[in-house]
Amino acid sequence: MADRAQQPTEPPAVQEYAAGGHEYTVTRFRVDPGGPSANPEAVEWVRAVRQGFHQTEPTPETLERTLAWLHEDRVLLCAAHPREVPEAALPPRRPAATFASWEGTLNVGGPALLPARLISEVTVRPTHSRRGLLRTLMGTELAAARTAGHAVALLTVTEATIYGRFGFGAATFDRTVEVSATTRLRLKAPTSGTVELADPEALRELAPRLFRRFHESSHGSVSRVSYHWREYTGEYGLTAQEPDPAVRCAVHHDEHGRPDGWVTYRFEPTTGYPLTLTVVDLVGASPDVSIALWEFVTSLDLVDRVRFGRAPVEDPLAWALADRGDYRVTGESDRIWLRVLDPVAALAARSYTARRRVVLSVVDPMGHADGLFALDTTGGAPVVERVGDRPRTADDDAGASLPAVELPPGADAAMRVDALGSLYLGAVKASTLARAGLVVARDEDALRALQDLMETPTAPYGVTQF
Ligand SMILES: CC(=O)SCCNC(=O)CCNC(=O)[C@H](O)C(C)(C)COP(=O)(O)OP(=O)(O)OC[C@H]1O[C@@H](n2cnc3c(N)ncnc32)[C@H](O)[C@@H]1OP(=O)(O)O
Repeated sequence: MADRAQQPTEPPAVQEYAAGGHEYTVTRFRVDPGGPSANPEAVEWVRAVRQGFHQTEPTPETLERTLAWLHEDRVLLCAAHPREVPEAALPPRRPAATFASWEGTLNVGGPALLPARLISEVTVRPTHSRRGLLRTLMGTELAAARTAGHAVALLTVTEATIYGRFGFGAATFDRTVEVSATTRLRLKAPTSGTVELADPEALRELAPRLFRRFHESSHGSVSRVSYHWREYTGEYGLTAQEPDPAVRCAVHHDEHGRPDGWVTYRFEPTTGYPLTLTVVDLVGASPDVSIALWEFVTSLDLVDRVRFGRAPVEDPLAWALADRGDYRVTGESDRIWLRVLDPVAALAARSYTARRRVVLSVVDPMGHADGLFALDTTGGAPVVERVGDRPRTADDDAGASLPAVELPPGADAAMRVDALGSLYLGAVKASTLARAGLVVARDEDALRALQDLMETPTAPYGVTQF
């Protein structure tokens, strides 16, 4: 599976911004080689991010390692510096707002991985919040991503209430599960291949290559960055600022001895029962491999239960078990939030099993995805075109950041761009969004056509947290 060619993003390096009587200089930069001494601006940026997430000041090792991944993955950093600060305040070189973005890929269930702009490390210092700093940084960044040709932007959220107004909708979900390990996992069919304990350093080398196989075959998967391998193998945790020597690693090999998946895990310290093992990371090139890895972790002695916080919503493991009662779902959360920037490119990139034609009215207060779009799969391959502007509404004229959705003449269905983001990978049915008031359809037939089109063979699943 090939990545589509992509133009580099070139946003302005310096911008001035004024809000509520306060002035800021917004800078955009990348991290150079050479660590903290070569990157004083990035050091201040990292300190601001950690403060924004209520983490402790970075140690020299954390700074070194954070800058290393930001450099390696060519992360674009944004920082808003206050022009003037009162006496005893943090100095102007310390950003009052931070933002990071980089180029990744998303498996949209189409013939090629779709380039995507990934966004993270969004913080605004509490004493500078609600002045529009996030809106400024997000607006500039999304515009730059659209100009660079990205069809979608992705992020993970701390609070579900923030990002809808910027056009993001929850697009993938995963579950926290607990599997009983008091007896060896009883499966309806035997697994194949073997599992061997692995050297963490060797796994760090191997995992990116194996992950590629998972990424290319799992619709909903998002590319990872270099720090994931270090964190998930226990080498170093950036949040904890220390290695995790409790992490153990194992690799699955197919019947020809070729590696095709891995699990990393830690025994939770305990003074009593039940004895719990937590899976840190579990990735198989196919669902069979994942099930074999589950069989391995649940077969370990001195373990009563195994927990994992990023299991699929539609988990084949639950169905492969002889006793479904051994599998318990203890939580579900949204993972990836998706923002469609270019509906034509995004809708043309995925696959469709139904043969239908619908005209969608997309409401996007930021403009990027606004308009009427025809999606036609009646000839097989999807044909998508922008067929016109959407008539303006009272909410458009009022500049509402979450405008009401109205169905214009000629459209089969209408929605805001955040709802399109939730529909895009097939995580939710169009009828569910219609019942929630987020999709307005011309009639039942139009809603059914949209639902049939957007439905996917499996629920989207990724195992990347960023
Ligand atoms: C992708 C990630 O990195 S997720 C992590 C997000 N960061 C955090 O949670 C760290 C702690 N919080 C913060 O740093 C800040 O409060 C932020 C980043 C959430 C908001 O930054 P601000 O500069 O205050 O936001 P800004 O003033 O630009 O507000 C933009 C809009 O978002 C809304 N908004 C801002 N924060 C919140 C919130 N916590 N909940 C709901 N809405 C919010 C504002 O009301 C405003 O809405 P409007 O434009 O429709 O009127």
